[in-house]
Amino acid sequence: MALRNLSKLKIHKFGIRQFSKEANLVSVAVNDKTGVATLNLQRPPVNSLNLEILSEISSTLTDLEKNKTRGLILTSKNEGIFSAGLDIMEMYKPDVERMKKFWTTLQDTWIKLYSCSFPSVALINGHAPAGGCLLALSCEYRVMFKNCTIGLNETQLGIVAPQWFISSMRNVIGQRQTESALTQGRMFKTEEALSIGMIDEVVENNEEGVARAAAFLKRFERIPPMARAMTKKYIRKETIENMVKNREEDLKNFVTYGTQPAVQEYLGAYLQSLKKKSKA
Ligand SMILES: CC/C=C\C/C=C\C/C=C\C/C=C/C(=O)SCCNC(=O)CCNC(=O)[C@H](O)C(C)(C)COP(=O)(O)OP(=O)(O)OC[C@H]1O[C@@H](n2cnc3c(N)ncnc32)[C@H](O)[C@@H]1OP(=O)(O)O
Repeated sequence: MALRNLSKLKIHKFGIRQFSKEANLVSVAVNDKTGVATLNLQRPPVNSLNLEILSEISSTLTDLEKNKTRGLILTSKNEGIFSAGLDIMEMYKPDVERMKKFWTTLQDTWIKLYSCSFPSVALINGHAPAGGCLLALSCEYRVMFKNCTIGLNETQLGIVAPQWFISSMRNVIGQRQTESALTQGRMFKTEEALSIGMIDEVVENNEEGVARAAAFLKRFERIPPMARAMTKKYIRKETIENMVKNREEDLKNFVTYGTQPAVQEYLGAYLQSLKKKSKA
């Protein structure tokens, strides 16, 4: 595995353009043999998704697409936490201009990940609430560590998961399970997530996780990439088009609803409860 600076390095090997990238909040390592890129989230302490990390994920996905990566493993450098979801500080007492940029960048990131032409696996090596779960659901396959939790818990925070969050889950576990999970804001333990098909495999450790993720990506070795990518595009088309068509309205809703005093109160109380927990 090579960890290099994308802007400095672009080489051809085994007929695949190889590249990798070092940055602050994400890092990318490309396996020279397979052309598979591993994108690590590395924003301590909990990989919460603020504007800056989302910008880096988004630009990395653009680079991977340009460089014709053969597959993506999305994971966390911080074992124990895949991602704590959206950074609540981006929504609590927000600066509205930044809040808009934050949401637009989240939309861009989701569009790129959900529609990427290469196969994608989330190696969920820790908890994955809300926005963390969204990233995992956007991949094509999910491998998860034991003793972790995953789910869209928005209603527990007094907020509402947007339509495209909901569709991302519905497309994986179906309407009935999604309705039940989201109205409760339910977080699923690993084994529960496996039983409803939210994840595909359970692993003991990182080594096994990487091996299982690689095994999934290997399934496409002999499938012509163009045929694969077009098929994925057709299958995901409606979900993506719905989001793109409504993205202005979605942004407006986020700002209008998110700045309401009652929502701010919920978010403030939730933040306090997180902080109390970490001090206990
Ligand atoms: C505004 C809404 C308006 C409109 C609606 C329209 C659209 C919907 C909008 C948004 C959808 C929202 C999506 C989201 O992703 S919201 C975020 C949901 N995330 C969570 O609920 C996770 C909360 N965190 C946890 O459960 C735990 O932290 C976790 C299990 C991830 C890790 O536990 P651990 O014990 O290891 O760490 P902690 O001690 O809890 O945390 C350390 C530190 O980090 C802070 N923290 C945790 N999560 C977040 C977060 N998501 N954002 C910001 N900060 C976070 C935590 O407070 C601790 O801080 P400190 O005490 O200062 O050390």
